[in-house]
Amino acid sequence: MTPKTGRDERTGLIVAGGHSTRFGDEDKAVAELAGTPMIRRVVDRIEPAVDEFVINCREDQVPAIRDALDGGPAASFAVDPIPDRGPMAGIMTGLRETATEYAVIVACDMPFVEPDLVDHLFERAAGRDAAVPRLDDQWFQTTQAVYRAEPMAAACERALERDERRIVEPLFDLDYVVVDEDEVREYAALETFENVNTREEFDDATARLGGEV
Ligand SMILES: Nc1nc2c(ncn2[C@@H]2O[C@H](COP(=O)(O)OP(=O)(O)OP(=O)(O)O)[C@@H](O)[C@H]2O)c(=O)[nH]1
Ligand SMILES: [Mg+2]
Repeated sequence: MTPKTGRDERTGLIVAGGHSTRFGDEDKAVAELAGTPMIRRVVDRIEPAVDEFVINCREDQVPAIRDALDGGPAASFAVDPIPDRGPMAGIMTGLRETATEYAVIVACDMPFVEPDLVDHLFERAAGRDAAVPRLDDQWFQTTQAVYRAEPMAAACERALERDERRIVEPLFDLDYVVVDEDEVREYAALETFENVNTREEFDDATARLGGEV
C-alpha cells in the first residue's frame, strides 16, 4: 500500500444510523459476530487502508458503539441532527465531519470488506470526485465507495432538497470513476460487498468466520 501523509490522508466513514428492522430487536451494528461487534469488525478490516475514522449514527447509538470500538483505532462520531433520513443523509452528516479530502464510505453491515479494494478505490478516486464499484448486472455499490468529501456532501444536500433518497443521485452530480467487476476481482472476493440484513445472513456470516451459530 502507498504511504499516506498530509492532504493524502484518508478517512474511513462507517454509516450505522439505520434501525436494523430486518434484523430484529438488536442494533446490527453492535451485534456480536463470531465474538466481535459487527461495526468493530468493519473498522478492524479497513484500518490498514485508512488514517482516521468517523462513525455516523443516531445519538442513542453512541454509547453502545463507543463500547464496541473500545481499544481499537480512535474514531470520532458524526451524529445525525435529524435521524432516520436515510443513509444518504447519514453520509452527508459524516462527510461534514471528515477532515481529509477523501473518505471511503462503508456500511456497518459489511463485515467482509476487503482493505486491498478500499486502498485501490482511493487510488482510483485520486483527482476525481468518487470511485464506485459496479458488478456485472448490478447497481452501484455506493456504500462501499470512495468520495471526495466536500463535493459529495454538497451533492447529498442538493439531492435531499429534491427529496431524492437514492445514493446514486448525488453520485450522478459528481465526476466519478466506475470500478467494474473484473477490476474489483483483482483486489477482492465479491463477498466484500455482502451486507448482513437478517438473522439468517448473520448466522451464515458467523459460521463462515468460524463462530458458533
Ligand atoms: N445515518 C443513517 N444511516 C442509515 C439510515 N438507514 C440506514 N442506514 C445505514 O445504511 C446502511 C444500509 O442500510 P440497511 O441495510 O437498510 O440498514 P437498516 O436500515 O439499519 O436495516 P433495515 O431496517 O433492515 O433496512 C446501514 O449501514 C445502515 O446503518 C438512516 O436513516 N440514517
Ligand atoms: Mg434500510
